[in-house]
Amino acid sequence: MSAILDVNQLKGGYALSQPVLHNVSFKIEPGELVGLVGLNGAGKSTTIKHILGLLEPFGGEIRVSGKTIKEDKLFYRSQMTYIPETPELYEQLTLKEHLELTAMAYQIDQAAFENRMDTLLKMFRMEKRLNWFPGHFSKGMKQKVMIMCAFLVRPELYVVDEPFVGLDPIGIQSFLDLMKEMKEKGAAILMSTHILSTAEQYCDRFLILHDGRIVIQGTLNEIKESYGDPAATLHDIYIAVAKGESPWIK
Ligand SMILES: Nc1ncnc2c1ncn2[C@@H]1O[C@H](COP(=O)(O)OP(=O)(O)OP(=O)(O)O)[C@@H](O)[C@H]1O
Repeated sequence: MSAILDVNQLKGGYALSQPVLHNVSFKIEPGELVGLVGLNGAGKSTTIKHILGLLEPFGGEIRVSGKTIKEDKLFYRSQMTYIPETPELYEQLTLKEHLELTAMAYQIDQAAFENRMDTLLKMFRMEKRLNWFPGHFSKGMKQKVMIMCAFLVRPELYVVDEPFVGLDPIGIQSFLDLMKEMKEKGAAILMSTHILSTAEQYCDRFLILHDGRIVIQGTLNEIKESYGDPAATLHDIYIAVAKGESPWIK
């Protein structure tokens, strides 16, 4: 099976003289949900910005469905949707127009659009808000608009930045159910989060990032084994990494 996302020896950041990421390598196969965890400033958002093509690697490369952004920008971008931590909406467009614009950008046919839109509106209890403008939405509602746009597309790859903060419990459950469904259909998902208890329950594998380097990656069991304590939680391991008490970096 070939990886949907292949990050190979990525060196990157904001200034060539001061790289933030150092030889970051990982892959995500179809049907995998991978958790990207690390302290504030570890490099999670920078990794995501590189994957989205907003920053150019200083070294190494990123392939999505086999291609780099340089090889085919349109194809590369069409393969993924992104759910940002902070919702970014068009003030002049209603919820319905946001969904229509997304469907147009990703060339989704009308029948599929209507079908998916109805399901998403029900899941996120937004049926009555279809003609509302973002100015009238709460923060959680704005986040739901971004989530609905991302799932409307059904791309190969979902890139998700800290999705749980701001969503109500039903919103969180709907989001988790959707991720599970898309994974089962073969999508790859990269999710950055600080909510380790939820990540532990839902992610198939983890990447632990510290100071711009992946210190360990694998399933929770593989990480625990490497850590040397089968009873440790992801939280325990994360704290140990942060305090320099892990076997990987001291
Ligand atoms: N726009 C920027 N210009 C220069 N340096 C930046 C910029 N954004 C982030 N950095 C630096 O890059 C490093 C990694 O930051 P990044 O935002 O990727 O961390 P993060 O893991 O996403 O943190 P958080 O959990 O706080 O969101 C930090 O040292 C930060 O100061």
